[in-house]
Amino acid sequence: MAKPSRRGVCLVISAPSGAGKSTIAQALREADPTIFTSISVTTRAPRPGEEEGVHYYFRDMPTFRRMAEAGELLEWAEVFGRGYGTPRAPLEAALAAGRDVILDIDWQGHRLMRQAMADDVVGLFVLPPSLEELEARLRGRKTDGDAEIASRMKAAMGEMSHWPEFDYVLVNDDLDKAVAEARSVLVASRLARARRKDLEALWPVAG
Ligand SMILES: Nc1nc2c(ncn2[C@@H]2O[C@H](COP(=O)(O)OP(=O)(O)O)[C@@H](O)[C@H]2O)c(=O)[nH]1
Ligand SMILES: Nc1ncnc2c1ncn2[C@@H]1O[C@H](COP(=O)(O)OP(=O)(O)O)[C@@H](O)[C@H]1O
Repeated sequence: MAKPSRRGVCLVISAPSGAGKSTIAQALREADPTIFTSISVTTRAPRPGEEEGVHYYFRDMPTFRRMAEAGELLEWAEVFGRGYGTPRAPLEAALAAGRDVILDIDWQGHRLMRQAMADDVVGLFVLPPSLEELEARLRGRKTDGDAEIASRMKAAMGEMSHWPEFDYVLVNDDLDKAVAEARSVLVASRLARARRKDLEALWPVAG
């Protein structure tokens, strides 16, 4: 296969549960099907409608631990008492093939990804317009019971306090605007000078 002209961008999107990161990521992928979605491994149970290998790879804790110990996960973290991790091989292959990758992971995963692949990672944090709206979205999604929603709301302030660690931050009030902003982040990241090594062979570079 011909060498791609540039390496892909690894866009890490984090947000408190319910702020809309999966919805935004989905809209970016629909607009550009060449984007590769990293599918995480989790020890949590599938929600109704979630499919193995589409939303997550659902594994039991011993299997998850074995994968982490074998180095098959680029990063992994415990969120809401469950294991979540990013499979290494598909993500590395996609970036090397010049495909941009979107990761929907938490702030701990963002930190670890920065350590693992500093040159590739761009961090985008999604804030909700208010705590009331965050709770309304969690309820409106109808995927979690009262106890699960309470646990996510309790974790939300802690999760949100990490927004300054990210390169870009947006408030997901109007969804179309938020998607347009996230798309701008991806496009700007693709064009960033540091990522255009391919142009050095074509155009002069001042010494
Ligand atoms: N570090 C890390 N976090 C993940 C990964 N996959 C999902 N998460 C995070 O785990 C949290 C819970 O995800 P999920 O159970 O799907 O709930 P949701 O965010 O409410 O849809 C979210 O903050 C995700 O971003 C992963 O591979 N690594
Ligand atoms: N800008 C928005 N305005 C209103 N509802 C939204 C907006 N963005 C997302 N939602 C809805 O809020 C709920 C939570 O969004 P989701 O993408 O699942 O959040 P996350 O992946 O961050 O947990 C979903 O029902 C989604 O349709």
